[in-house]
Amino acid sequence: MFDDGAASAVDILSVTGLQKSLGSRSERLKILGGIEFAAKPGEFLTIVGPSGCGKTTLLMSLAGLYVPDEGQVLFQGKAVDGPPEGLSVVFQDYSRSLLPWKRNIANVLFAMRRLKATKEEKRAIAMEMLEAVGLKGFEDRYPWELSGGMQQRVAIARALATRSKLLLLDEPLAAVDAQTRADMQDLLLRLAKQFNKTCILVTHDVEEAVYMADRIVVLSNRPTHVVEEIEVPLAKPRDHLTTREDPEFLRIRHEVIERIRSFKRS
Ligand SMILES: Nc1ncnc2c1ncn2[C@@H]1O[C@H](COP(=O)(O)OP(=O)(O)OP(=O)(O)O)[C@@H](O)[C@H]1O
Repeated sequence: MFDDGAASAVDILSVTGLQKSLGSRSERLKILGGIEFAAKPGEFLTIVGPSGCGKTTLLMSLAGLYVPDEGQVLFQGKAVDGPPEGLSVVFQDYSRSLLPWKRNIANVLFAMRRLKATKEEKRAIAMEMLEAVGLKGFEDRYPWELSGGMQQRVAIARALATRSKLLLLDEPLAAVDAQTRADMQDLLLRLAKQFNKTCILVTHDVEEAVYMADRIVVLSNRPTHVVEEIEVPLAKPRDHLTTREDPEFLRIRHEVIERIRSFKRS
């Protein structure tokens, strides 16, 4: 599968001609209209687009949770035809993705059940990941005993613990308050670097998209396609004061907002 061009040998994920319609047989709605993009190992991509354009549908298709009508997704050189190993999804709604009857460590361990390691090794990894997200001491609590931001950190620890190379993040910070959100943006960037993860983050928030990204993928209205890919050459680590005041940050933010606005008018 690695011999179809140099690009796929270096891309951890590549998407070509991806089309997807949803709805009933009599009322099919074309959502994805031929998506093309790729992600390199270690890259942090953000995906933005007009409301309802199909961002979640795209992420679900990348995760192998939707079967494409046309085109394909290659993950580590292999066509995705179901949820692949080595890829994890973090959803917006942490309260529905964590199992409330399991303690936090058990939630993390549950996601690791397919890993080839001893019980002790798995427990050590789970503890390391909970510590990495700042939840040392909370491993034996239940998710519902934690704040929203803390619950989402359990979900992130769980995604990290599976040793996935690629994290798909669907608006993971949309439900947390503004201060927690800023802290968690920094946490995600730090973890992505520390554990060498490739990340694809869907967000409604253009400032978040610019702050987090190495590259921004801008989608059009439905049926959606990629209209622009914008490199974000801002220095790392990013900082909520200096990065957000950087003229380059403001220029890119302006460009993305203008792009998305143009779709609202069309
Ligand atoms: N299972 C489904 N059946 C029919 N239509 C669907 C289904 N799921 C989503 N849609 C429609 O497809 C479109 C794209 O939905 P999707 O959630 O992928 O967009 P989005 O860009 O993530 O939305 P938002 O900006 O609100 O987060 C929407 O108009 C939605 O109503």
